[in-house]
Amino acid sequence: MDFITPTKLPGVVLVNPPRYGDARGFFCESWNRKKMSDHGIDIDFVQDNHSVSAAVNTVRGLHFQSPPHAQAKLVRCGRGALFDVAVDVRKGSATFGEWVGYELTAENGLQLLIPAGFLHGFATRVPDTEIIYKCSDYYAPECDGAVRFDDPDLGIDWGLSGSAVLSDKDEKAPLMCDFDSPFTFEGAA
Ligand SMILES: Cc1cn([C@H]2C[C@H](O)[C@@H](COP(=O)(O)OP(=O)(O)O[C@H]3O[C@@H](C)C(=O)[C@@H](O)[C@H]3O)O2)c(=O)[nH]c1=O
Repeated sequence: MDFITPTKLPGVVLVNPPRYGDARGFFCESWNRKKMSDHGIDIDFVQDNHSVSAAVNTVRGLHFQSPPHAQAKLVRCGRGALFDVAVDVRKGSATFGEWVGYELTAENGLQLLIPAGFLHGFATRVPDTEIIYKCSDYYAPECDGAVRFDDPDLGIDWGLSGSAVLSDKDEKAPLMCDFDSPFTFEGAA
């Protein structure tokens, strides 16, 4: 797979950083700003997040931060395996409401780049899964928002093997039909 692979959602790309294996294991540059910039992706990441989900079928999402604290995210799996999802919610976008999802595992080392203007969420495939992601703006709880992960209008196939394990916040998240997206196609970073 190439270093950068576009998806059907413009701006959402899969990143496949090379791994150099030897007798000890492997080495990988999980983030190299210049290399990304050479591929036309120039993002000033300012915060790294790391969470662990104990149970399989834990779903975190679908989340966003509104402008002026919208976040692009570069997501990878540190341990275990997860299914990572991006949904275009930029009003006026030709792909508004469409989603992509990819299996990111500790083993495959793949990363998903999700620009501002997209919802983000993931489901864990195995217990004790770690996610690590870079964010282009700081946490701003007043701008924090969510949409139901199982919204029928989105129709995301999460591939769950049982009931989703959710936070209280995600249980109460609104449906797309009640969600007034703060993002526009032109305004999205
Ligand atoms: C996201 C975040 C949360 N927190 C705190 C708030 C709360 O007490 C605790 C847990 O927060 P949450 O329940 O929002 O965590 P979580 O459900 O893991 O939220 C995350 O989900 C994924 C899908 C994303 O894309 C992230 O941007 C973020 O929304 O951590 C921070 O201090 N900084 C942060 O950047």
